Amino acid sequence: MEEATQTRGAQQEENSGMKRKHVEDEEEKMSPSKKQVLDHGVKVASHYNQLQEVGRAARSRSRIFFMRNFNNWLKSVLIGEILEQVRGAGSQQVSVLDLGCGKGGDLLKWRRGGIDHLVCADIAGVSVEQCQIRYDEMKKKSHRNEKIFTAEFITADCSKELLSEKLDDAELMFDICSCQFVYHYSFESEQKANMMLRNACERLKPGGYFIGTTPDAFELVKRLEASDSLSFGNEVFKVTFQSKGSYPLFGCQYHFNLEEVVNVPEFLVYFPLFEHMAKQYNMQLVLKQRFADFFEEKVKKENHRSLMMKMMALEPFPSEDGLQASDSAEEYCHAKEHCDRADVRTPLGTLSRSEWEATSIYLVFVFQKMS
Ligand SMILES: C[S@@+](CC[C@H](N)C(=O)[O-])C[C@H]1O[C@@H](n2cnc3c(N)ncnc32)[C@H](O)[C@@H]1O
Repeated sequence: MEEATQTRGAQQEENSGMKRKHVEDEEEKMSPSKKQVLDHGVKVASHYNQLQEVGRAARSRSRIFFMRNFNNWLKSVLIGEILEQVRGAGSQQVSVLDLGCGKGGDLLKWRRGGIDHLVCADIAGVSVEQCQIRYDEMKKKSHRNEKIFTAEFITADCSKELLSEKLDDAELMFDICSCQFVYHYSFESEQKANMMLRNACERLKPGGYFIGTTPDAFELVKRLEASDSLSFGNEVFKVTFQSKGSYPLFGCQYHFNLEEVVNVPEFLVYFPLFEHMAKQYNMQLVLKQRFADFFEEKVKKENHRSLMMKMMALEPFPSEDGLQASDSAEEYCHAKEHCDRADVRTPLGTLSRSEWEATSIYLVFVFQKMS
């Protein structure tokens, strides 16, 4: 059985290699004009397809280790709270669409949330395959009394293709669509942003939620305007625009580089426009909150705090100076004369200034479908 899974895994890896080659060959064959038309979707897909899956040990040595954990904590809190709402409204069988699922970084969150069915969709075929392998392994390793959700996996450019046509069950409706760190890729054009939004919302049940995380365009532009060049950032991330002063509603491209993880073109999402567009799908904005404010609010709750400790979402203060976890970040900085850590002022721990500068460009959004 194990051997069969391994063989399947190896075959999938081989297939992934073939697919990657295929994408590269396709790109190679194109004339320059066609290449331009064949847009960023190809770039984005091949970038994420080529990202290596690294083990826990390598991740823990990364300069953005705590930031990644912090982002995961934030997604866990968001997903957990929305699932509570869905259950509170009486939903028995919970179905979720993970739009831009990547390699399945949120699978465990859905397992913890006890959902019934998950549809994972992403433009990057290799990521979708890895996501499926992760899911199969999770299922295989689970306790036989635990009922793990069923799942289906779709490789598709969700800003161009209609997902509902690819579902196993043509009638399936979702309680939640979760779109984590993805929606901004679609703001390349109105058509794409609309298709992504349609995929997110059209199969939501009345009362269902569209949740996500995306960079805050106001914050990006503020930092760009404050910079004396076309870019800003630090040793862990860099954002580079092509010009400044004027920002088109669609196709306002910048290049985003986040150490080891992202190195692709992205697009500004002008939030009032996003909110306006969502109305055509009967979606009402329930929450739009910068990461910093979301964190400040959620960390007040004991269960979120203990999850934060478990997920190592902040770097603990060292105890050798007699400092306890309950001491403030300022005290820590004062004692260590190491003041690049004063930004996240929490008794639980801290993030480096560089990581905080990177994570604080994002916001959380929640829309709800009106009946
Ligand atoms: C930063 S990753 C986030 C992955 C995952 N949601 C998470 O939070 O870990 C962005 C993902 O969006 C996917 N993506 C970008 N454009 C897409 C599109 N047009 N259709 C589907 N997926 C897309 C990428 O392939 C990548 O997996």
